[in-house]
Amino acid sequence: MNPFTFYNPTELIFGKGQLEKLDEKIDQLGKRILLVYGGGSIKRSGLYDKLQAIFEKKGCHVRELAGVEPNPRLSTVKKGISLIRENELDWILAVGGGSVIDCSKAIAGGALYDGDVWDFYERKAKVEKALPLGTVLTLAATGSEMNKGSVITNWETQQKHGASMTFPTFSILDPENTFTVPRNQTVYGISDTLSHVFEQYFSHTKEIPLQTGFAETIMKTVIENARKVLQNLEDYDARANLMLSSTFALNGLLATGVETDWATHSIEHAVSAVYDIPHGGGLAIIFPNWMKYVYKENIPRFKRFAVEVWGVDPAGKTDEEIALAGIDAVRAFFNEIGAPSRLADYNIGDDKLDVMAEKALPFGPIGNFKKLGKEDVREILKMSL
Ligand SMILES: NC(=O)c1ccc[n+]([C@@H]2O[C@H](COP(=O)([O-])OP(=O)(O)OC[C@H]3O[C@@H](n4cnc5c(N)ncnc54)[C@H](O)[C@@H]3O)[C@@H](O)[C@H]2O)c1
Repeated sequence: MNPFTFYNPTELIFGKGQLEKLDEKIDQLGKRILLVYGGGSIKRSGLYDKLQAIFEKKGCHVRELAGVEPNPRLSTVKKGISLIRENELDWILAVGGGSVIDCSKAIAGGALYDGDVWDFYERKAKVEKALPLGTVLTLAATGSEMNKGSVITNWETQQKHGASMTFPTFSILDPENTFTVPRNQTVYGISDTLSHVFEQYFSHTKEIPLQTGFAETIMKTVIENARKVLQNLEDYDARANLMLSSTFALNGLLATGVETDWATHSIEHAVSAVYDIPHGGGLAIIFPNWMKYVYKENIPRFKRFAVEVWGVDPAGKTDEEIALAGIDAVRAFFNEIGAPSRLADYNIGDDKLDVMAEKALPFGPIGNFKKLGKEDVREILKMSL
C-alpha cells in the first residue's frame, strides 16, 4: 500500500425529507445566496418551490444562475462569478447533478481569484480560497457532491478539463430527488459510477484487500440496484443504494493508498469536448475497449474482477480466458441496461480521431495501469468507433 493522506470535510446529509436541514445551513452560512441549477427539472419536480418556501421563511436574498448545461461551460461559470461579485453573495447553493455542482465549484473558486478562472483548469494556478458551497443532489453519478473535482468545458477552444477546486461544505442527498431522472440519464449515472470504480480498481498496487473489497462491493451494489431501478424508476431503496454508491465511488475512499488510472476519463473528456456527448454514455463505450487494450498488464487483477464482480465461472478456462470473459461481461451489462456501445451511436465517425487523441493528452501521457501515448489513445478510439 502507498502512503496517503485522506481528507474529506463534506458533511453528508442523507435520506428522505432531509431538505429541512437547509434551515440550519442558512443560519451558519448566511442569507445572501447564489442558487445554481440546470435546465428546469427542479421546477418540474417541485424541488424549486420547496426551496423558495425555505428562502422566504428565512428571509434570504437569492440570485439565480439557471440553465447550467450538461458538460458545463466556462461562459456560464463566468456569469456566476459576475453575479456573486455584483451582489456580494455569501455562498452558493448548487441544486442538480454533476454539471451544476462542478459549475458551482468553479464559481466558488473563481469568485475569490483575481485572474481568469480557466487558469485553474490549465494548471496555471491552484485554488487557495473559495466561497462556501452547499449542494442538493438530484442525480446519482459523479460523486461531485463529496469531492473537490470540477470538470468544465471551454467551448471556444473545445477543451474539457478537470481541476481540483473545492469540497462542498455540505451535501443533501435525498434519493427521492432522483425519482424524476429519466431512464437514459439513470443509465449514464450507472455507467459513470462503475467507471469511477474501474479507474481506481485497476491498479498494480499490491496488498490492498480493504480497498479492493470496498470497490468490489460498490460495483456489485451498483449492478444489482441498476437492474432494480430500471424496472421501477421510483424504487426508493434502489435509488438510495445507487446514490450512496456513486458518492462513495469518488470521495477519496477507494483511492487511499492506491495508484489509480484515469486514462479513460481523459479520453472521454476529449470526445465530449469535440462532440458534447453525455459523459456516462462516452464512458460506457470506451471503458470495455480500454480494458481489452490493457488487460495483459495485470491478468490476475482482471481475473479477480471477472470472478468476484461478474461471477464468471473459472472452471476449464485459462487465466486469460477468465479475464476476457470478465470484459465481455462488462459490455454485456452495458448492453443490457441500454447504454451506448459504439461512438457511431452518437454519429461519431473516424474523421476527428487525431484531434480527439491530441486533446486526450494535454499534459503528457495518461494512465498508470498502462501509460498511454497519443497512438494508444487513437487505437482505443478506433476500437470504439
Ligand atoms: N466532479 C467530479 O468528480 C466529476 C466526476 C465525473 C463527471 N463529472 C462531470 O459531471 C458532468 C455530468 O454530470 P451528471 O452525470 O451528474 O449529469 P448532469 O448534471 O449533466 O445532468 C444530466 C441531465 O440530467 C438532468 N437532471 C438532473 N437531475 C435531474 C432530475 N432529478 N430529474 C430530471 N432530470 C434531471 C439535467 O438537467 C441534465 O439535463 C460532466 O460534465 C462530467 O464530466 C464530474
